[in-house]
Amino acid sequence: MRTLFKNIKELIQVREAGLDFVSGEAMNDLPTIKDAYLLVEDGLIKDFGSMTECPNVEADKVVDATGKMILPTWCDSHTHLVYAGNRESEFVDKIKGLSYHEIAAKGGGILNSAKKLQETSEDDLYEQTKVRLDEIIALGTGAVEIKSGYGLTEASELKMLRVIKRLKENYKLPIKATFLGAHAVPTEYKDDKAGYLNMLVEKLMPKIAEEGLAEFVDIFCEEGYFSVADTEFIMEAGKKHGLISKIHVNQFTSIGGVQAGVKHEALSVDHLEEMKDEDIEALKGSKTMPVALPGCSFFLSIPYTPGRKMIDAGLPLALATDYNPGSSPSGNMNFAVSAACIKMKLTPEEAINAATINGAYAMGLQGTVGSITVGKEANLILTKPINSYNFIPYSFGANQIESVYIKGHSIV
Ligand SMILES: N=CN[C@@H](CCC(=O)O)C(=O)O
Ligand SMILES: [Zn+2]
Repeated sequence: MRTLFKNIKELIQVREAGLDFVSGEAMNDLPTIKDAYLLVEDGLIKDFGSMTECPNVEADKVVDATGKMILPTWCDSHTHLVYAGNRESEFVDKIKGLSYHEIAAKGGGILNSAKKLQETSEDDLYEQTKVRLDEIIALGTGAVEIKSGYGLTEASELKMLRVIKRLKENYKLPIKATFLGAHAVPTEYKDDKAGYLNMLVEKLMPKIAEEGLAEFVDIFCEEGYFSVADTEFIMEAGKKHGLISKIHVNQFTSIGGVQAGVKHEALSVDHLEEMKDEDIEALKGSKTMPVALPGCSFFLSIPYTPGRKMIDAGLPLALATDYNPGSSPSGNMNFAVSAACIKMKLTPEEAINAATINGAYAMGLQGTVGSITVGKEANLILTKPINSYNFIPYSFGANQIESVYIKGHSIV
């Protein structure tokens, strides 16, 4: 199957193969081709260039993209897409003045979601998650990471990971699974956090590895949740089971988790709303991708990750949605890109790099998606007619997407 896109007003994020991610000043460079063509064959990007060099090939489908732009689909490297029900009532509590911690203390928060999820069947959970996955694909997401962490029992964590496995089998976009058993200490273990962590490591990790249920392991490193020592314990155990680390860290406090992540070669450190200078220093020259979650900052009214300062210090940055029922009930990457520009002072070029190539790296997918590169999957956003790509973040809350292609097939 061959599709030829012709007369593309601007083909965005064109790269040679082999680039893992961009950092510092290079984040402000977004290579494009104006008046371009793009040839897709059997789901992969086969060729692209200027319309003046458009080859005369037989195509099964020709798309005239006059006035429209094409860019790689968004790479959302941090979501909690599998959850049961929602937490609308906490939303109202929050409006009335209760903090994230106060809501958690009165039985809300992660434990509330865990209770709902434990009572939900795997089939029901799968159906609820499918709705959200379809929704984010329509919003331009073409690769996604999904975490467990609302199960908090052996059976329910496995249930979540099996839902992710079914999604991987039934969808064409790349999906990566993360084991986040250490998301909160469940009530049954409230006086025995070490016992809970041992259960995760001794009982669950071997099963997860055996069934191939996750690629990554994650932990909520935060005061009142898990310490830096707990984080190192989980990362070390994960490594023994072939799970690469990611960390929820520096959301409310900076306690040394970033340094631990770098030391253990975590693939990413995520949240980073509270960053000390030494946290920025620790990330310099490392292979660990810092990931900002502006939807969470917006929804909880907490500080935004100091993305401007981090990029100016030479770091890379990725953007993700953190789609979850408690702190970011939105999986809209277009909003994440807008908020990064408006609130974190990223340029549109930096924000688009953060949401594509750098997001792909934060999932280990830099060879598969995240740029217009020959051989990568043809996961593409075709915009509505727009004047410049700046209009995407500028027109926040609106949708500039006309079609989304996953492996060359039009989904929307
Ligand atoms: N911070 C920890 N975990 C989630 C929120 C979990 C929840 O409130 O349900 C996050 O990434 O924001
Ligand atoms: Zn999260």
